[in-house]
Amino acid sequence: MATYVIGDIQGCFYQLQCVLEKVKFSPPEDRLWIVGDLVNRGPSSLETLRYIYKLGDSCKIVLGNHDLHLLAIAHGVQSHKKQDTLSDILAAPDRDQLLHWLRHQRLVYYDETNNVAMVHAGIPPQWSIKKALTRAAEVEEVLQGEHFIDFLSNMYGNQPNRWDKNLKGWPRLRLITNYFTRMRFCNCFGELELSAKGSPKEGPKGYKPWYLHSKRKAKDTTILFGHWAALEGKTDSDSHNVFALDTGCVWGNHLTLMNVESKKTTTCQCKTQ
Ligand SMILES: Nc1ncnc2c1ncn2[C@@H]1O[C@H](COP(=O)(O)OP(=O)(O)OP(=O)(O)OP(=O)(O)OC[C@H]2O[C@@H](n3cnc4c(N)ncnc43)[C@H](O)[C@@H]2O)[C@@H](O)[C@H]1O
Repeated sequence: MATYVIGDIQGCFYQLQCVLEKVKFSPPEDRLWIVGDLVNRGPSSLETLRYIYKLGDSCKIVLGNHDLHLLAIAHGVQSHKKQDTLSDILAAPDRDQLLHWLRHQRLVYYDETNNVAMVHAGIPPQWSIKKALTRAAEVEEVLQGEHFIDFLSNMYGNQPNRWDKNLKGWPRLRLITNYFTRMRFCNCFGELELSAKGSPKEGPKGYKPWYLHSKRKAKDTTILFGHWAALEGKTDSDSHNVFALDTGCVWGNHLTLMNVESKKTTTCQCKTQ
């Protein structure tokens, strides 16, 4: 039995199948973890979502910003953007089943046996894994509850950008969501800078990639994350327990899968079909 983790698929179903064939992925013996952004921008979001849904207990996923965006569009609180490729899901006969399942997924997954956490964007430097799981659960509870459409309509925006434990209501849930699904750069207090999307070298003054802050580095949990295509899968540091898995498949680069136990990576270099 092997456990594999895969970077942002974003509807690149052909490459997903290619990389799984390369490692002879065989559920239910093998497990697949996915760092979020299952859908959008790529050509085959519906096939991707259906395939992952059918994997059932063989698969663990965390939600990414594009997955939340799909939920927001599907429930009428956001409009389709020019680059979105979500129409096939929205028109599918099984859309309600797929979207219900998606809405019940986590923001952070933690495998206690191996001390490995998976999150789409990152975990802010000031939070332990225990605290991150508690905060993620606050959002998950609302997303899975009867007021989830109110949550989706209040989720968008870049403020507040700094944690304060006294934050309440939608601003609190918005910031937690932004940490786990959109963060790239922050300062040592966990203050977010959400506009920069390039490489760490091009980062805004006073901010660093979230995983390079000393408070984060001092923690020993392995963290698997996606979201940041410009990293090209490299964290360029001594942060040996942090693995960047988004290698920009949807931007014409490749899809990366990693064996969680051996850390061996396998890629699909095929171009988007
Ligand atoms: N709370 C909330 N508030 C606001 N919005 C929310 C939200 N929750 C969900 N959303 C939604 O989030 C979605 C994304 O927003 P955007 O922020 O518009 O999307 P994006 O730039 O494409 O970011 P993405 O997440 O795809 O990141 P990536 O690193 O792949 O790509 C980033 C950039 O890197 C570039 N890039 C890719 N590979 C690169 C490389 N090797 N080198 C340099 N740059 C590269 C790409 O060209 C691209 O421009 C929107 O649909 C929005 O609605």
